[in-house]
Amino acid sequence: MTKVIKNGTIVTADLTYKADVLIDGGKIIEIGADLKGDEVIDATGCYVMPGGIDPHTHLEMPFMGTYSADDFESGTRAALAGGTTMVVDFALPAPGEGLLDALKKWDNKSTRAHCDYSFHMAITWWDEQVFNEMKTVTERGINTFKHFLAYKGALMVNDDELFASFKRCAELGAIPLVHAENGDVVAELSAKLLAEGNTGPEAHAYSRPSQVEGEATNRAIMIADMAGVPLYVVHTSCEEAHEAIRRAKMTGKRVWGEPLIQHLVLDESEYFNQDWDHAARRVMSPPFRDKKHQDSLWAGLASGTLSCVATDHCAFTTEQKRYGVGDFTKIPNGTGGLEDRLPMLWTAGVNTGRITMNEFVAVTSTNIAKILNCYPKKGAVLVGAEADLVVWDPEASKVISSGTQQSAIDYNVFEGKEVKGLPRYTLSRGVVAWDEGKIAAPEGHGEFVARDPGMPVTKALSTWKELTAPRPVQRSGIPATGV
Ligand SMILES: NC(=O)NCCC(=O)O
Ligand SMILES: [Zn+2]
Ligand SMILES: [Zn+2]
Repeated sequence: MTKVIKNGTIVTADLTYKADVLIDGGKIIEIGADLKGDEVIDATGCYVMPGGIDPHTHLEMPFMGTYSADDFESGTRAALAGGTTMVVDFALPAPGEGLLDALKKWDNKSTRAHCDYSFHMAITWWDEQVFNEMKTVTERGINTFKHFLAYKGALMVNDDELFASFKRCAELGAIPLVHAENGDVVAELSAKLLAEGNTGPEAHAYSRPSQVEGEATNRAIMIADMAGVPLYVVHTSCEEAHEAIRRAKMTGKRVWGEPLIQHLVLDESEYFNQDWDHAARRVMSPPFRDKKHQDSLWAGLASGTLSCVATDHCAFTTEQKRYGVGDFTKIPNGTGGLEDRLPMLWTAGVNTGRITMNEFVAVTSTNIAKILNCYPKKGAVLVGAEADLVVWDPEASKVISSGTQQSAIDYNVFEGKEVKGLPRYTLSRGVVAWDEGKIAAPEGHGEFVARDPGMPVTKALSTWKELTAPRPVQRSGIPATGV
């Protein structure tokens, strides 16, 4: 049975044009005028765009003594409701746990997904087993490995481990990701703040100034360069980190930065709210920053020095956040955003003229699919691509409210914000999965998206590094030793 999306305007990362889209067997089979299909999806007044890809989520993740509250069921429901058709979640081995054991857990959890998903693998410790299992992980279709430079005593890796893992990524043709905050400095600042009686959620922000992010971003970039591997920097939140990425790009290094929708639209004043719960609900790492940093991130998206917009969706209930009453270091770090990323970015970015519609598609979908190596299967409106599409109504609006959201938590960090621009339909491999306000794809509809290593950019960088590697100077004569 074929489906046709009629009367819409297609918006991709580089083109805007009127055409119908014909779908069969979960794929786009034709794009053109006056197409006919067994079922018609009306896109009058709407844009037809590639479904969003969120490259950074933590669903049902064990973290800080608890589990993030949205699992693959509620998390992917939230994704579809917001026009996102694929999430990339982090398989997270506990320190000492094998990568393949962690992967089994993520395989089990993800069977409940409503939309497609893929995994990054986290490197939380280092030895020969990890080194060996990284290869098996890439053979399973995971070509990205995440490293935490923060969370000392838990997930943090040291520079020697980072360098070893980056070199292994280079050998495997994989891309390392980094959470760039200096964990040693954060630990010391946190202890000092607590000792001085700074116990509230605002101290979380004091403990993680932008310098800790700028330093760690630059360090990770330089270590990646020495290891001969590209680098993807997650949740880039400040000018110092953006500056390091910009500088690296301008000197030919292959580095990508990923701002979060939260950092683009929410600022540090949230932490000074009189209500402890309000502030604690917004505790995440890196913390929200001031307008100067936000302007830098927006400029990065417009200029292309920053590449993707993610959510880092890692949602905790108010009850979970209260583990940290009296000690801000025990507030589980993380916020939600899966349902809100596209509407918020459209509202704050496209409707204001900060970015174009095509740039919107690039940073929410196409760039991500290209970097993670699943383009044009995902992230494209092209014949042969999977029909992961969003029919976007630029006139539809709503006020964000936890009362009507899909996420399992009891609040929303964007509560009360009005968004204009919403999905009318979200299609997942041709199935209408969000149908005018209702979830229509069943639990378990989502499939794993395998992503091979050896992308063109990793190959190009290896070639360049091999060509420019240090070599002994061939000398015609060598002086005798002095003895
Ligand atoms: N970002 C955050 O605060 N929580 C999720 C884990 C991480 O990405 O650091
Ligand atoms: Zn992180
Ligand atoms: Zn994260």
